[in-house]
Amino acid sequence: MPLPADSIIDKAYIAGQWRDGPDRFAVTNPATGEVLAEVADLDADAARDAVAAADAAWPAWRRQTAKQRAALLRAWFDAIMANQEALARLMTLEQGKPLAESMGEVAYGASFVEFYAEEAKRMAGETLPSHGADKRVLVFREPIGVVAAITPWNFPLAMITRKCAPALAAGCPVVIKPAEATPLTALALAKLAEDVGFPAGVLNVVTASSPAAIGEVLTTDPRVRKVSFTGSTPVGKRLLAQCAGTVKKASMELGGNAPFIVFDDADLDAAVEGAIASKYRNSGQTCVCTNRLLVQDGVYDAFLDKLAAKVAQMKVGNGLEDGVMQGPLINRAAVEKVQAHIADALEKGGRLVCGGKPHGLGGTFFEPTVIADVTAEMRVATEETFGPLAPVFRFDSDEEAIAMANATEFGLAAYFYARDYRRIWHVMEALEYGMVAVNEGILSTELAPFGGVKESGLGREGSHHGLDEFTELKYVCVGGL
Ligand SMILES: NC(=O)C1=CN([C@@H]2O[C@H](COP(=O)(O)OP(=O)(O)OC[C@H]3O[C@@H](n4cnc5c(N)ncnc54)[C@H](O)[C@@H]3O)[C@@H](O)[C@H]2O)C=CC1
Ligand SMILES: O=C(O)[C@H](O)CS(=O)(=O)O
Repeated sequence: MPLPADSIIDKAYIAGQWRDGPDRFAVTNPATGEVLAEVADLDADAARDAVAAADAAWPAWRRQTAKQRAALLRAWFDAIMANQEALARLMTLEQGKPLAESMGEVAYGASFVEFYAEEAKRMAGETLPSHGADKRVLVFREPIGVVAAITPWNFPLAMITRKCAPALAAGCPVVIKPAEATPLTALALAKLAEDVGFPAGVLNVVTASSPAAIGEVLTTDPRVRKVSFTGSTPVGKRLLAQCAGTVKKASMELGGNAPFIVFDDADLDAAVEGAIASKYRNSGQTCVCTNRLLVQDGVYDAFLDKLAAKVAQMKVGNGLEDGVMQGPLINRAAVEKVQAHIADALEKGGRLVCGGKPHGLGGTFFEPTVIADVTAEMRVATEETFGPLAPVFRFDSDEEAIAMANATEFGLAAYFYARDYRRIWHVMEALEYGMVAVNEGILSTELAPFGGVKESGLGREGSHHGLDEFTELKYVCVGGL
């Protein structure tokens, strides 16, 4: 089932109906500033309608067998992959990332649908040894209920499927609130779900220009049993507080401050390749992007020279153009944050190695930047840049590197390059992060539990752990036997 020719759908999707709102809001192409569409701008009443539709659909959806839910998820996966190019083009138009990255994200996002189509059939309960000869202990794993998924603009498709696929597999209906900057991909996903036959109300998309009113409904309506959020830590804390009133189960995928440690026994060429992949993917706009590079004294200059040479070659431009490796940042605020971090670092003694200013293309294009001689007094040491800036710190001992890496309230992803196996085991165990990559720059896969510790979040997405986030255990004691 092909998407509409331009793949642009501008209405919200509630109870199996495409719905307009009292107003509309513009979705623009960050590379050109052109308006791509005017999308339905829904309010709190519409959000309550979506919750009601999901709640009404839940009994029948949970009664579907695991194989029936698995078959629909598999069909959704097939439809997504059959429309990979159309979805990728739409994603590049509304988010800006290079087309090759968008193609990769569609496949990555679809992999969660494929994986949980399989996991749906493995949602098992158990019997446990009983506490009496006349008793039996049964444990049922049951769907938690209506799920609200609030997702960010930087991965407009994968952050939706990474939440909705396990929720749907477990037997939960979902209400999705996509980012106002990137609703078009979410609506295209809903169209494909409708096309393959998901029942009305099982999957709903509420589009809105001002998220707070929608979020208030999704975090306080008692019919919503689970909130799954991906976005900034400040917003996550606000949503978590709002969930407290009805004791909702919550998953939080929040901000990061990833260290990328290069030890003196590292393969420097591999480390540079990994640093480029980890730092500049999506123009530095991912939560697992390297935020700080920590390089041991003995290899500092050699690594810096190799890194700068590669960064200087990166082509900046419209993501639809061949060979572009860096698209525009999402908005002016993102550009201003990168500029503020650069200015602060240079004022405090940092040394500009390459880039350092908005790109000559104008708009929100920015030069991929490397700054050397960075120190702990600079904002980049403690704040997430979320842009194409690589600040390079130096360190002397392994213990100093570990202390620097852990000196943050965040704990999402960490990376390091080394070859001595004793050093690898020691560092891997000492880093306080939910995810650690050793001699790798990209760690994301549907097969592993993705998530953070400390103020980077709660819960995990991906792997069999991701299904648990959308289930509850019911203990049944059968007596009098
Ligand atoms: N840990 C992870 O997997 C990820 C974390 N992030 C973090 O998010 C930030 C950048 O992404 P943004 O989209 O700008 O984050 P954001 O937190 O501003 O927005 C994320 C989503 O929350 C919604 N939102 C904002 N305020 C809300 C409210 N009061 N009630 C309900 N919904 C609300 C937005 O509309 C959007 O859909 C960075 O800090 C980044 O590290 C982004 C993506 C993934
Ligand atoms: O939102 C993000 O930054 C993603 O979680 C990163 S990844 O999963 O695509 O690596």
